[in-house]
Amino acid sequence: MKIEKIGVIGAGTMGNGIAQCFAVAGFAVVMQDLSAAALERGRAAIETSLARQVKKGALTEAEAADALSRITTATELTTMADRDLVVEAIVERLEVKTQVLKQLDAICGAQTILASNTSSISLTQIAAASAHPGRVIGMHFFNPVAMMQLIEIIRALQTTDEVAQAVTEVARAIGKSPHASSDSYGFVVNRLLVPFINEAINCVHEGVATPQDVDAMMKLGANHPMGPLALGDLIGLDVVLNIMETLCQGFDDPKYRPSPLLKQMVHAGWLGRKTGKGFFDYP
Ligand SMILES: CC(=O)CC(=O)SCCNC(=O)CCNC(=O)[C@H](O)C(C)(C)COP(=O)(O)OP(=O)(O)OC[C@H]1O[C@@H](n2cnc3c(N)ncnc32)[C@H](O)[C@@H]1OP(=O)(O)O
Ligand SMILES: NC(=O)c1ccc[n+]([C@@H]2O[C@H](COP(=O)([O-])OP(=O)(O)OC[C@H]3O[C@@H](n4cnc5c(N)ncnc54)[C@H](O)[C@@H]3O)[C@@H](O)[C@H]2O)c1
Repeated sequence: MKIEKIGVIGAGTMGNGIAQCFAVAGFAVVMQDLSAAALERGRAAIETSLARQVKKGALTEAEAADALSRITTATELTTMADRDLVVEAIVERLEVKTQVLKQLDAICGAQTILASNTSSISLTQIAAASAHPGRVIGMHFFNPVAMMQLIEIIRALQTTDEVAQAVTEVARAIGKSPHASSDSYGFVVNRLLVPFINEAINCVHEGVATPQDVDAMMKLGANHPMGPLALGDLIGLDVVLNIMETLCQGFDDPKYRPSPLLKQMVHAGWLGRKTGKGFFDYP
């Protein structure tokens, strides 16, 4: 399967990083979101990240400028009609993802691969909403996309071998390391990592230690690059909550119950870096 033209749905925390990653690797990318403001924020985040890569010597100024010129933005979903691969990175809710998938079914040719960057939702359930479920697959990037090597490749029961092979090859073509996970809620990394973050939030909720101390102890005591609460803020506490809810309902197991403090912070709109406030402040 020829993959040259890329579409990315959602220009948020992950969507803009995914668009940047494909553009740096030489692909033409259309990044779509619901509003011009969201697209402007996405483009600004890409410019900041590219500048950090130039400063670090990972890219030249010219390579960064070329990458930026390969990204076009749009609010119309119809811009996905001629894409070979569309990666969806919108809100972690099944009903919203399947609604967009149905729209893409009508817009894109039957050859277009529809990949979801879902953190936890069953790909078989997502694919079931498509008229062509064989072309649906999970392509799970990690945050920040520019720095994280892994892409979890998750086949739905319906995904064809051809599609799985094409997506694995394109993951390598953009300099990432693809690893397969079966279609189990949260796949591998999030099934392990996100309950850890949730338990760190329970520690704060129960007064075991302050957010600063919890993070300092995990960095000093376990050599983690950043503490679980700062990581929750980076991911977005709404996404952390969505993942815990998927694990709890999916496995029907109370051990995945979201922390009451996590729910409160999401209700308060304290989602972390993307809202300037989470467990820490981001001026
Ligand atoms: C939720 C899901 O579904 C799945 C997920 O993504 S789970 C989350 C997975 N991600 C993680 O676990 C991240 C863990 N944290 C880390 O690996 C590191 O803390 C980090 C890479 C995020 C940052 O690195 P750091 O050394 O801690 O600090 P930091 O100083 O910010 O970055 C060091 C260098 O990396 C580079 N860098 C970091 N973030 C970058 C970005 N977004 N773009 C480009 N370069 C970046 C920069 O060169 C930076 O140097 P400058 O600050 O001088 O620009
Ligand atoms: N945040 C992370 O660390 C992370 C890591 C890996 C995977 N994911 C997954 O990626 C997806 C996106 O997460 P995020 O953190 O980037 O979220 P985000 O809230 O930062 O961004 C979501 C973007 O999607 C846009 N959007 C919402 N509905 C849309 C629609 N119908 N059409 C087009 N755009 C729409 C929003 O305007 C927003 O800009 C989720 O499924 C999440 O679970 C997140």
